[in-house]
Amino acid sequence: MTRSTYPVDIAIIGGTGLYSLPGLEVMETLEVETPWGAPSSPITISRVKTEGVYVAFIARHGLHHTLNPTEVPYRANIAALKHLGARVVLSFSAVGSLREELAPGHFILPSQCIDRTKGLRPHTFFEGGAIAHVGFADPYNAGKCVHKDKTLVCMEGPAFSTRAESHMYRAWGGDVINMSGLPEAKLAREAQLAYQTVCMSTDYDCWRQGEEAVNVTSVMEVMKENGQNASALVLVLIPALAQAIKAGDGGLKEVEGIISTSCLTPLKDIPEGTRASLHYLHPEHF
Ligand SMILES: CSC[C@H]1O[C@H](OP(=O)(O)O)[C@H](O)[C@@H]1O
Ligand SMILES: Nc1ncnc2[nH]cnc12
Repeated sequence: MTRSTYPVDIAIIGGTGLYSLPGLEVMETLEVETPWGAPSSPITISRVKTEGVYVAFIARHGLHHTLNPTEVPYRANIAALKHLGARVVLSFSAVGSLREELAPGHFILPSQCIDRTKGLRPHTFFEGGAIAHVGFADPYNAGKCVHKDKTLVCMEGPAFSTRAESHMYRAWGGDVINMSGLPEAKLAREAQLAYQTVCMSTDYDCWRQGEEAVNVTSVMEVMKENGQNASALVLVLIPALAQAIKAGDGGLKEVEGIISTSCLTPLKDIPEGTRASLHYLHPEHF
């Protein structure tokens, strides 16, 4: 069970094209093991001198992009960040746009999501004799942004959508699409972490008539610039997040303590192994 030498407050999960945070001074790099296995990458702990806060960073698909969206160890990632002390998670994701106005290069904060994953990814910490049902009606804990209150569709992948699917998601009210938004957001809620995904539009998927469909080359082309913008955005957001943590705002009031009202299984009836795993996540409760 790894601890950081530093008191971590904020966690950042980098997605496609964002494998490190160049603007931050790395203090240590941790190889972590959790009851749910090892996270996607070593976790770097960086100091933000001006704010006196420490930021943990994980590369979701591994440092060299070796994990596909189905293979990402979402539970280990969230559990490790929680165990290190994080209270707020900011996650970055390259997304396809399902709307004309969400052009490649734009950043979007979704407030809703539609789960189109296929049950292949472990998606809860509460199993094996400890059952909890957390509220997930409002999956994100956002602030303000140019494009907010949008709906993210999370598909299984790794192949991109067909044109028929892309049109269907638009008809459902989807605004952006990715492959790794879930179960990350659900697990963050179960870990009592305030969580927000920052979606970086890279393409128009394949719904536009007469236009070439999304492909990895075009995504990575746009991500070069998006990656730089994401790093800059992190530096701008850290003071606000640090402030929110101090004040107990930023969604913390909504998520901290929810396990005590969501867990149905009496402590005495939870098998010892399950309780030990959940203790890693919520030492105050299990
Ligand atoms: C290379 S495009 C598909 C890939 O990009 C997104 O990754 P992430 O969310 O980690 O930035 C999307 O979810 C897919 O995994
Ligand atoms: N069009 C798309 N579909 C799914 N995930 C994506 N990530 C980036 N673009 C995407």
